[in-house]
Amino acid sequence: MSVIKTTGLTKLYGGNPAVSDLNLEVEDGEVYGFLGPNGAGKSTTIDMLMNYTRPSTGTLTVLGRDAQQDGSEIHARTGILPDQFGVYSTLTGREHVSYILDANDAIGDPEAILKRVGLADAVDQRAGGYSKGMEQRLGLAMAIAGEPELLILDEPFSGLDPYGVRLVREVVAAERDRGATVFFSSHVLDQVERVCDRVGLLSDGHLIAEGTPKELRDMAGVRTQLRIETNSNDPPIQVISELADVEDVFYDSGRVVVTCPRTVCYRVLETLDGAGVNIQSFDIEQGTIEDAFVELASDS
Ligand SMILES: Nc1ncnc2c1ncn2[C@@H]1O[C@H](COP(=O)(O)OP(=O)(O)OP(=O)(O)O)[C@@H](O)[C@H]1O
Repeated sequence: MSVIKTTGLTKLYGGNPAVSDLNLEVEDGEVYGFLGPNGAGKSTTIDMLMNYTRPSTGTLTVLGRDAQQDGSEIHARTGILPDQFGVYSTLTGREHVSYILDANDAIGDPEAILKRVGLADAVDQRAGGYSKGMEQRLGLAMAIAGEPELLILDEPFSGLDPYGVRLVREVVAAERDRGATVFFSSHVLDQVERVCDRVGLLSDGHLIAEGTPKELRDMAGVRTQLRIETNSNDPPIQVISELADVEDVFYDSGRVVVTCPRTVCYRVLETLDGAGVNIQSFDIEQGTIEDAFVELASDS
């Protein structure tokens, strides 16, 4: 079942399209990354999904319901981290989460939920004293409170340090594992590929490409290269080329260069080491979603 489905979705502001003819289908249980640079139309799309703004033309359903007519039911079944998330400065973290649980008639332990987002030490602190990153974590806690069927997260990585970024990825993965569907937007492209099942690339309001991170990298022709420095004169190139998923391998003046998915790099190194090759150093140059985006956006 499609949890989110848009057909010909278009939003004009003053005659200018913020979103153009968007056809999107997000399936039950998947993590979908909605990616694009500033001004691409991500927040406008999310605003239409949540019925904060109406489409100019096109249709959209969320959780099988009409986004405009069944807005309250959709809101009750969806956890939302909005783009402009603001805290109530006089309320504590616990009170924020309790409010969401009460509003949705849901059961949950605010303390446990806040702990999951790294706010265990700030449960009873007033949110007015939270840092920007803590506010963002609180927003995530409010989104996941009550185990909603769908999570819509607008820029969940914004304002977070690397530890916070990792934590968001872990929370998203855990939510998917419990069966939720996750739709999130981001312009920080390299953060998303580890957690998304599928991504859609939005540019100037148009969906320019869609697929798994690997499909997009392949579509754009970006590759990961593992470069190994060795003083062996005759490394077992043939053996490496026969490893599953290795696309290309060559040896040139003390350097073995292997084109393969990042997940295979360790196996390549292990195989060379097992064959007695002296590995002096190595580096991995990974083709990223960002490379794919730049490539695909320039083609569109
Ligand atoms: N209320 C509005 N009135 C007029 N134009 C708007 C309005 N909201 C958005 N826009 C325009 O629509 C386009 C898409 O904006 P949107 O905020 O959806 O992009 P975004 O991809 O979410 O960007 P960001 O990553 O910066 O949040 C932009 O050109 C923006 O200026």
